[in-house]
Amino acid sequence: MNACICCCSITRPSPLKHDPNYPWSLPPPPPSSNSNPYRPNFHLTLKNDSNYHHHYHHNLNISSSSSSSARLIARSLQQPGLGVGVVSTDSSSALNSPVIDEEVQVEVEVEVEEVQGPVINGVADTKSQTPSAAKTKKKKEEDDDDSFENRFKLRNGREVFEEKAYIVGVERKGDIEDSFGVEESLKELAQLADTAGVLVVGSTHQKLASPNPRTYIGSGKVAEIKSAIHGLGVETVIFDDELSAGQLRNLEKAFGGDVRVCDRTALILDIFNQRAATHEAALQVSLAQMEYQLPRLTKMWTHLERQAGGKVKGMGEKQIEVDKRILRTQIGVLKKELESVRKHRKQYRNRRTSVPVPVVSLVGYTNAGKSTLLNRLTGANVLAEDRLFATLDPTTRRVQMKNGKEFLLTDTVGFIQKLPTMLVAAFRATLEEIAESSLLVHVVDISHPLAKQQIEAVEKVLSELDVSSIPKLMVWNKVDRVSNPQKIKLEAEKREDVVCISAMNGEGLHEFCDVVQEKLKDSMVWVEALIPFSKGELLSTIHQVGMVERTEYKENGTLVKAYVPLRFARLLTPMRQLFIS
Ligand SMILES: Nc1nc2c(ncn2[C@@H]2O[C@H](COP(=O)(O)OP(=O)(O)OP(=O)(O)O)[C@@H](O)[C@H]2O)c(=O)[nH]1
Ligand SMILES: [Mg+2]
Repeated sequence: MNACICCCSITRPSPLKHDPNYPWSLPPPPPSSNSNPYRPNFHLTLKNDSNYHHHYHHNLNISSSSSSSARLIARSLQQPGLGVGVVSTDSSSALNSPVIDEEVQVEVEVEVEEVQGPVINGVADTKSQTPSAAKTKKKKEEDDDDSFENRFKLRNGREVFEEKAYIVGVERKGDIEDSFGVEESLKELAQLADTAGVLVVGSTHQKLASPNPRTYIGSGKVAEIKSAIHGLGVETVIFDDELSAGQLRNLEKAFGGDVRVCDRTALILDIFNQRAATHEAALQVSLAQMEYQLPRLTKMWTHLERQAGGKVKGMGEKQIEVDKRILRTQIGVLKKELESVRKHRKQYRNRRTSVPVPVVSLVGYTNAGKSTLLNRLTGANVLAEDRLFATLDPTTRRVQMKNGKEFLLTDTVGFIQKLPTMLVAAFRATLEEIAESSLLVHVVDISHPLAKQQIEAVEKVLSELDVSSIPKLMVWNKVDRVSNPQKIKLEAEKREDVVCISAMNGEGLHEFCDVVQEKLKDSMVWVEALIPFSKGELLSTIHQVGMVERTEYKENGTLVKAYVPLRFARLLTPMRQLFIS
């Protein structure tokens, strides 16, 4: 049976499962919880051998006492897709019945048999052994167990099993669009794998005129990978491009055994799934996962046909249709729920923007240093780390400058090349918030060898977001890391709208704030207004959010000449009229 195609741990119960423990609406976070409130406390690792089952129970014992959850997850491990299994009406009722699943029974056997002797493929080895052979075997097992134990790593405060992965890329002949190049793209894939908690032990790539419709890569390459992965003890093969359901299935069949195949999209979705920290992000990721899964819903019911000895031919086909319908309904429910969450956020945003402080949004490639910059300027405590996709949710903080001016700074989710379309769609609403900002700051990791390509990838996503009318400023971050900072700074000076900074050591941040102020002025309007003395608070707001050029005290009030945000200018309209008349 096909195991879950994605690597790593299952971190959140799927909303697809009709489990009373995990109702549709994810519960609100407990007030004092500092871990992800939308995740159950247990987490699992995926593998089909007996060791896994052993650790699987071990993990569950640590943090979950719910045997029904265990069974639920055991079942979900059997589903193809991202650990987000579809439970049909039949199987959901099976979950509630006392009958233990086939898979769980195996695990129980393993646990019992482990006390008596070694277990091979879940069946107790009853052959008699000489004492020395038994000793050697025991020693080997202890070693294996040791190395197995070593592969449990702490990630984001959670223990996950570090699977061994092999990564595969394809370079298209004559492909000029893919400016990243296959080797660089594979390097990034390895980084993504690392973020997801997977250990990359080897990689390969192939130049192709067009992908093979059956296996994506050529048959010779399939054979080469097969022998490499079996030698390395690889559990997962990750492809750098999105694969079809058929390709995934054919490749798994070709590699044989327990090897799972997944693609870049599944990996990115898995990272997002691990990192979603708010209700909205969790919903967005679930939606993207379901949309990824929908066209890949195949084969999972063929085992029923096998069990029935082929008597009910076509049963699998019917079930797929049922599952697809359930999945579509669930996608609809999820979309509605997201809509209501967004409505709330919008109301909150409207309240916030009633104070006309200009909003500056940080955008850029993942790992460019956006959160580090936000933290540095605002004293916020947003997670910033050398991993891809550290931030999924927008965070807004107030930046107060020494001259008394202030603006709001928003950190956003990072971009990446080959960003899965369903993720762009799912995060569109979050990103659309940036459409309401007065300035976009494009943060670039200038120390990255592919900085130019990353800039292009970001500009491509931005062009899809309809933000062309918003003024932009580019910052070249991490200048402390480049080999020739002087050269970079000279190059930046030659160009308009580029500021060199180091969010890490603070270099260039004063200049950055000054340029932000200047840029914000461009989006403001010029007003001359007489503010009555009774409206002192209005005067201080003008100083706070606008650029005051002149003030004069008159008989009836203070005459102010300033640039102010458009929305604020509207508020001043009566006073402007007063002055003009
Ligand atoms: N040397 C150096 N490292 C930096 C600088 N700015 C950020 N970093 C490091 O770069 C890594 C990524 O920083 P983040 O702030 O998390 O990047 P991000 O753009 O928010 O990334 P995502 O949230 O994944 O999109 C972290 O390890 C930072 O410490 C800098 O100016 N110099
Ligand atoms: Mg970040």
